[in-house]
Amino acid sequence: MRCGYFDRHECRSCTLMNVPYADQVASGDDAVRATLADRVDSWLPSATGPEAGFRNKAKLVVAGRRGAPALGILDAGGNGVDLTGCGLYEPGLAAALPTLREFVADIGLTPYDVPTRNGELKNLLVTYSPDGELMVRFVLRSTGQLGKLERALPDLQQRLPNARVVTANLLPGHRAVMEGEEEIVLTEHDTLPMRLGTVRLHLRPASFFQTNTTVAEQLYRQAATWIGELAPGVLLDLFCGVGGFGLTAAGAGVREVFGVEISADAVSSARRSAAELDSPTTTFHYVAGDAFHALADAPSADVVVVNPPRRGIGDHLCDWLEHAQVEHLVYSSCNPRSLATDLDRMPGFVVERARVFHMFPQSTHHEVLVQLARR
Ligand SMILES: C[S@@+](CC[C@H](N)C(=O)[O-])C[C@H]1O[C@@H](n2cnc3c(N)ncnc32)[C@H](O)[C@@H]1O
Repeated sequence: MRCGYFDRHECRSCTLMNVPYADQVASGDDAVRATLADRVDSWLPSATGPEAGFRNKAKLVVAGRRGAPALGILDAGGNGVDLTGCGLYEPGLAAALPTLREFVADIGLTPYDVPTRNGELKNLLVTYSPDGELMVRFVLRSTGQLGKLERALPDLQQRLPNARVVTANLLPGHRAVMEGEEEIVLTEHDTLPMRLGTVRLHLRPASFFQTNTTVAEQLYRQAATWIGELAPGVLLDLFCGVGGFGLTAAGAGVREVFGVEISADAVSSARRSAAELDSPTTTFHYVAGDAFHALADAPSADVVVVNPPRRGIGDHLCDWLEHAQVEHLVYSSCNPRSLATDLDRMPGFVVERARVFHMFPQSTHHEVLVQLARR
């Protein structure tokens, strides 16, 4: 893939830009296998997707000036670099970005200026669903221009009729994060349904969602196949987010899914998606809480699936799994290093098979799914 922003040194985020995709896949597979050497013997062929146009979410810093915003990143000098033409975005998402930039300019939202700490609009976070709908989140410094945004909502919906969810997120102060805690939903709908295979995952504004819809679908399907072969009665889905693993596995004959997730919003999404799923033989229980502490209330499970943040599941949870009556574990990791450390903390389990998912083309990041069984 070629990228003008990369070639002009305006954005160097994609560290593997200009490397042929087949070489990226081969070197990524080698790197993951080397990190997990001595722990995994059996690798399935890796899962791939498109090398461009795969990202379902744009996280754009807003810079420039009132009437002439730039949506993208800040350069070393703190100036805005407009990246609305980034080739990683899904085509429907890419198509919406110039319209959003025009909207911001026309209604006169003032971009936040980092050096002087003036202005209101800090970031734009936009998610695109497989059904072609959008969630658009305006990250504001304060409520100073919220009224302006509220009044312009019909105009935005006319320009982008597929904008199903529009919100204002408040990020006061000067912090190196993309969003704040408070979310004000401006539209009738507050969830963006993400249809993946047999499930519709109701995404709420602040919830995590896998970056690459095409590869995420393959990931959930693979996990469901492995889980289905084990024919478990009870599946424990830890770090379940909006429920992708457990809900997909329901189709593979699981009787009961027990999900744990720290975000209460994600849990209410998972409950809603479960209620909509036509799966009369499976019951679902989703609990908001820390996976490390909620285990006390969890039923004993035949299979546990974990999909933690980059830091992995850590000492405490590895120790619990090592000593619980769990026979099978499915671990989905976006960080092979922390996965390797966690595997070493559970010597009672052996990895039966593994598969790399190329979720993040043009980068050296990869998702890995491993299936473990008690020795
Ligand atoms: C990599 S995401 C996976 C989410 C989900 N499995 C999916 O496929 O979309 C990790 C999830 O762990 C949640 N999380 C982070 N720390 C947690 C904790 N201590 N206990 C429970 N969930 C946590 C995050 O909110 C996030 O939804």
